[in-house]
Amino acid sequence: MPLVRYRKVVILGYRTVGKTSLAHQFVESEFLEGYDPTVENTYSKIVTLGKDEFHLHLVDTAGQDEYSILPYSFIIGVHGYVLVYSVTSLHSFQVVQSLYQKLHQGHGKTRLPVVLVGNKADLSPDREVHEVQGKKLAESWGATFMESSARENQLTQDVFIKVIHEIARVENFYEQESRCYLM
Ligand SMILES: Nc1nc2c(ncn2[C@@H]2O[C@H](COP(=O)(O)OP(=O)(O)OP(=O)(O)O)[C@@H](O)[C@H]2O)c(=O)[nH]1
Repeated sequence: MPLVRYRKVVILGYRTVGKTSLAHQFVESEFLEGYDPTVENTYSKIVTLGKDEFHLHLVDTAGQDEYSILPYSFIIGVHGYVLVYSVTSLHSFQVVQSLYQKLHQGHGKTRLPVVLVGNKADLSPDREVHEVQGKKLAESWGATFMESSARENQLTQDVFIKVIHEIARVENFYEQESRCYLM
């Protein structure tokens, strides 16, 4: 029987960027048209990748801004992060940078398993953030980047599959590093 690995992933970003919509598309396969501000919500889904099974526990958080103080529960026991901005909001792109800095500090400046997501790609004509800006930012963090649309179900599954891969990638990086020290 395959081992089911537990992965806790926190979804963070500014208000109304589509955090809930992405999580809801991933778990329930539907798009929520209305807007209901999130306080905090959790989702669970079993994801099978090849021979491996993962119990993905998603924490959908309230919208944060650059002044938010992140609670310990967003740091301790968390395996990975999905940081979301909206391609139609430069401000949300700035907020995501401030959130990353806080997470990085909180984790003792170690490498973080992060997927940076530019959501609302269906609203491309109203763009305030170009794709290349998202790519460059993710590169500077050593993270994965993608643009998505929760509305059009574009890459919503991939976002959460990618974060599982990112967690494994960062774990392998540290395993290899500790082997080097032992040699
Ligand atoms: N066009 C478009 N609208 C979207 C998309 N994703 C979310 N929305 C809309 O944007 C609004 C906010 O979506 P939410 O998913 O509630 O955003 P959130 O980031 O969870 O918001 P907070 O709870 O305030 O943090 C809603 O009206 C959604 O229908 C998208 O990909 N494209």
